[in-house]
Amino acid sequence: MYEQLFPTSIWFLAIFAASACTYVIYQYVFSPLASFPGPLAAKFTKVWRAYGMYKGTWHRDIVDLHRKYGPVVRIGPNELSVGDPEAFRQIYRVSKAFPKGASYSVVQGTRPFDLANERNEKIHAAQRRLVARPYSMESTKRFEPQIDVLLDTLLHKLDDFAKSSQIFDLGFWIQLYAFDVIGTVSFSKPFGFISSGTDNAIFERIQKAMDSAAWLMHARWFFNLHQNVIKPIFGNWLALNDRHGYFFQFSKDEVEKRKGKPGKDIAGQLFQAQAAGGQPNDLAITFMMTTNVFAGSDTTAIAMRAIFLNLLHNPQMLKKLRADLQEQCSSSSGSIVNSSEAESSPYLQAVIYEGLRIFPSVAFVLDRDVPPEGMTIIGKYIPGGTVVGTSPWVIHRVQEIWGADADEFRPERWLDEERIGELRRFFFAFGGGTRTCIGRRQYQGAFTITWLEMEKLIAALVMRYDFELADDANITEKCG
Ligand code: HEM
Repeated sequence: MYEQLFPTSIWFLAIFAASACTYVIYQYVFSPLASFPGPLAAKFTKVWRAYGMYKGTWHRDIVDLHRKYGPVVRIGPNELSVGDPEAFRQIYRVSKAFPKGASYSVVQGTRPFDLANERNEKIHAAQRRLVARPYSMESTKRFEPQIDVLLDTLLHKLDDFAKSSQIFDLGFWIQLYAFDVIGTVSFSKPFGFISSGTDNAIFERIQKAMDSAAWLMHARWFFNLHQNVIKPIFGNWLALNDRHGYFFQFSKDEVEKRKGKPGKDIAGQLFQAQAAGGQPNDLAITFMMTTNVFAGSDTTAIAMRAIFLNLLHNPQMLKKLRADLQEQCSSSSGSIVNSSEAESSPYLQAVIYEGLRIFPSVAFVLDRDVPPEGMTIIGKYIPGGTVVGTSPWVIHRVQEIWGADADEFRPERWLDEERIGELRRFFFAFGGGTRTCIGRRQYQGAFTITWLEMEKLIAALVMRYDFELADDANITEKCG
């Protein structure tokens, strides 16, 4: 009888409208996250966050949102961005770590060995134990002579620009250097980018893959639809697939060429471990090398470019850095400063920390799942299963930690002996807890790959050249 009154389509519409209203009322009024402020659309749909990432301005937008809404912002129906220092320390603690959120599974795809994106903490811990040694401080020291060779080649190239006072894109050459360093430490073989002066369009490829990962991490349903339906019929439309396609193949070729040859590079050391104990297998080594190329080159290049840009905007700091380097690095021959001298320049160390604080290379919110027992943030209970996380851009600009000048590039803040311990606790450029970057800075004079390559490059360039920003310099910021 009801069907006679209204056609079936009207019934469908009515049921859809009632369900939508119930969902909206639930999210707005009854959800455990209802009391947290945030943009209206974010309360109802994950599309808001995916679009926010797609735009490429997330790094600035998320800071503005915290300035508008306060220390905790609702950025999805079940997701909170956290800028509260206490909650931050709980989320990224080392013991009983919060596991990575579901957004990482998009980047992991079907890879059984993916250190950066593995969500299971036990599997991650076992995999990290297998591969950690070649990334340690002791191993990294062995790479220094090879990095010196690369630096020497770079300086010869840049000398040509300097001699003719030619305007050039320093950022581009920094990228070439960062990629060649990864080739050298991974396979004892630079990719030849510095010597050829070209990247074979690989930067653009990585950037497109990163851009696409950034929004797809929050549109899993679309990613799965693409992988299972669209791709088999119409072919690949997503640049993210380059991570498992082009970059995996790139690394596989290098790993195959590398196998069976002696050498203390990372691949070589992993093969040695394999010979001794059967693990990691060839596939795991290839996955690790893909991560090196994908996660280790662009990140370091962004950091070094940001440091130079800030120095160029602050010529008095550039001058101070040069003076400090000249004093501390007197025994290094020519411009290539050895790492122990670079480590002893307090101002150089402060400049690097500050560059990574003010412009962290990784800008997205590092999602973690709240464990089943829940947690409390600013006095409010958050149930297990909620996704919480912090972006380095947010925690690095909290005035309660960094002071009223948190938005300014001021390396001197890292020279304050009384405050340095506290500042380092909130230094999040390399992530935190059990999932800190494997190529990161360690404390008390120890360094790993990324710090070594940065301090050597910055010291060499600052000691050898005078720089200034070109009048028509085209500086763009895009975050992926
Ligand atoms: C300035 C340079 C770098 C920055 C800013 C950086 C940043 C980060 C951040 C923020 C994370 C944690 C991501 C998360 O929790 O989701 C991470 C993890 C990681 N990074 Fe880096 N990274 C840098 C250089 C490198 C280099 C040079 C390598 C390799 C040679 C590398 C390899 C990795 C790996 C394998 C992980 C995953 C670690 C794990 O979960 O156990 N990164 N990095």
